[in-house]
Amino acid sequence: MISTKNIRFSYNKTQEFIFPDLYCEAGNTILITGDSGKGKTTYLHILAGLLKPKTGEIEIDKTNIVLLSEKATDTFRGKHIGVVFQKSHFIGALTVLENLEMASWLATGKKHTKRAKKLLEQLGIENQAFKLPSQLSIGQQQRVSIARALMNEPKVLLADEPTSSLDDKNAEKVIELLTFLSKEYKAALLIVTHDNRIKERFINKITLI
Ligand SMILES: Nc1ncnc2c1ncn2[C@@H]1O[C@H](COP(=O)(O)OP(=O)(O)OP(=O)(O)O)[C@@H](O)[C@H]1O
Repeated sequence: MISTKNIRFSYNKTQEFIFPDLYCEAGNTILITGDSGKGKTTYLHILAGLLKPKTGEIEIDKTNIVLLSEKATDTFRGKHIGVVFQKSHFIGALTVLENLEMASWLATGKKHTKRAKKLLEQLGIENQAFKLPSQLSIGQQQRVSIARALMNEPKVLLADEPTSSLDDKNAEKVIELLTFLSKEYKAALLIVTHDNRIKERFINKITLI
């Protein structure tokens, strides 16, 4: 579960963002839409604890992450928040499987190889496990990003434009996988998008204006 109240943020003195409050239960999905430059990615980074808002609360399973120190926020994110970024950032010298194990090892000190293999299987890319990320197609890399975001069974899964570089078939598949897996792993799913192909599929939407 994630809920926010009264979030305000600014990069500088000339522009202030006032973000709408949101509430998303485990297993549910909310789309965050809005025209380019309205602050969608900024909002997602605030929800991930990567940017600190000027005011407001972000409650994730009874913790207001705004009040945490930088170090405590990093630890909290590692354990409870999964992020699928617009561009995948993998460790290039490690295989797909090792990248997943690393995500878990950094957060918990354990590799959780079984979980990594299960996720790759659920995402239909188990045969890519021993390749380097750079040897995968963009669509396959996007799936590895989803697997990595779910490795620590997060309470919240945040996805920034997860379909923007995908063709119709892959976009459809990625959205199906995100919603299916967020339900299975009982994560609240927030998707930032301006992709019209997926806007119609969801009832719960927040539009930044
Ligand atoms: N690091 C930064 N420093 C200063 N301004 C920034 C920074 N990052 C983003 N901005 C500005 O904040 C505004 C919102 O950017 P953001 O990327 O959150 O929008 P967006 O809605 O995600 O846009 P898009 O749909 O084009 O990705 C933009 O005007 C952008 O120039």
